[in-house]
Amino acid sequence: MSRLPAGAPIVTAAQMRAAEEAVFAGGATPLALMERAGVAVARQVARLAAGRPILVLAGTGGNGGDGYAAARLLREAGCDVRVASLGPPTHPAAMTMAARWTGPTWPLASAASAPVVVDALLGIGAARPFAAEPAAALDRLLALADLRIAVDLPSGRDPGTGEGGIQADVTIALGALKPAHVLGDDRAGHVLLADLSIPLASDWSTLSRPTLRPPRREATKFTRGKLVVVGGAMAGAGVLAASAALHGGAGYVILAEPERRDGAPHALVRRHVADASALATLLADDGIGAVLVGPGLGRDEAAQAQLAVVLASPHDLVIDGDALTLLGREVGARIGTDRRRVFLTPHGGEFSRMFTGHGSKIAATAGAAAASGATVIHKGPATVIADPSGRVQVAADASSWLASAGTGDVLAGLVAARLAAGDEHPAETAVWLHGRAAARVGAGLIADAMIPALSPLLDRPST
Ligand SMILES: NC(=O)C1=CN([C@@H]2O[C@H](COP(=O)(O)OP(=O)(O)OC[C@H]3O[C@@H](n4cnc5c(N)ncnc54)[C@H](OP(=O)(O)O)[C@@H]3O)[C@@H](O)[C@H]2O)[C@H](O)CC1
Ligand SMILES: [K+]
Repeated sequence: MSRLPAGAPIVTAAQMRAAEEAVFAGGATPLALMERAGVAVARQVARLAAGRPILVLAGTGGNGGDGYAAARLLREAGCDVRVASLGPPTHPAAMTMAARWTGPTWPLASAASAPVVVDALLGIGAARPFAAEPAAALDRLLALADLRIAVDLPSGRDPGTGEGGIQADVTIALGALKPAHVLGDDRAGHVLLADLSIPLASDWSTLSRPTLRPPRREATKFTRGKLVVVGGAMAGAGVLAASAALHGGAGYVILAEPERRDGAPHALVRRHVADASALATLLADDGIGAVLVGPGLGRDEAAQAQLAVVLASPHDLVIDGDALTLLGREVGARIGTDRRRVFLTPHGGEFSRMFTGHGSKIAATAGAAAASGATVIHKGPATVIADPSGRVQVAADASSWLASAGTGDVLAGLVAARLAAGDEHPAETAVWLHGRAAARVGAGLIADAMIPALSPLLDRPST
């Protein structure tokens, strides 16, 4: 997945169509908007083709219209362009664009391929799978291409969920990103966003770059964020989370553990908490800014008792790992968001143990946040952050090397650190830091290596 623009709106196909209607109501014609799309596509294709012959596959709707417009503009610019047509256009503006295209045109089934293939068959209007004949022709034409550029969406990809579609190397998203550009597998390839000057409003966007400030001059280690990490049977998970919290900006991190343990980092304050009542005593402290429970907690009776104590405390919470599984479908009823902020950090499996999600990962996560009253950080190749107000941010360009043990503990520690430190958007900042740290570590990362990569990011937030 490519590096997507930060804070870019993500809209559904229905929102995109509504935004286009508003542009038409303001006086622009569908043909003028299609020409804008054609200009944007032609510009990118010319740059990427770098002189190689181009075959534009044109469908019958608006997506095909964009293809005919781009083909004409590329030909006018001196490129070697042919069109392979799925059939006569049915979309009015596409009919005009097809009539304006005067270059060579073949039926899809008999067209020869080219080094650069531009897929303008289907965009947000994909209604059903391709019939056998066009599907076979498409496979043949794409297999012979060196570069496959999809217009708006890889044809056949569900705009809402990112399922299916042809394999593209580059996708030019028109006007706005749709869920299919940030969700699903890698079939969209490198995503470029073409601005068509269509005003858009959406509660959903790509992850924004956070605002990071150094501690205030008068800060103390306690006011900078006092955090309790409730450790459990798996000692390493708690240490990773607590270390990430320290390097992620918390001033004072206590690791509460069921056994006496020591070791690095020495800045960590270790407390032996033999049982749930000892944990209750530790948590009876107004100065605590946040509590993290879950990493390495285990799922036995002792873990249940620890979790119950954490939930009974008045503190803001980050709930991760085993604690999410222990909560299961009871999550909304048990976390008590009327008196504090709660952040849940499930991966896909943990999410489905808590919530019966509907629709795309974005819609399902937004629904889970609304239902539980918590901010839900639904991890994966695309990490979806949804808060109970309906606001959603998606981080879709993190390193695939993050699929590695312990990276979730690091993220949970970061969310908790930012929450304890009073960050207005702890989830967004944490996910951003996590992604950037992974990028700095690079190939073959292990979770431990992310920890020292965090602190420099606090100093230079723009890197
Ligand atoms: N977003 C913007 O600002 C702009 C987008 N533009 C482009 O327009 C498309 C959307 O156009 P639309 O006509 O609504 O939809 P599509 O072109 O994606 O697809 C609809 C046509 O495709 C036919 N269809 C659907 N499924 C199949 C299939 N499996 N096999 C063959 N044909 C299929 C459908 O035919 P029907 O028989 O179902 O009626 C339609 O003819 C958007 O994605 C952008 O690329 C505008 O150019 C302006 C700006
Ligand atoms: K397409």
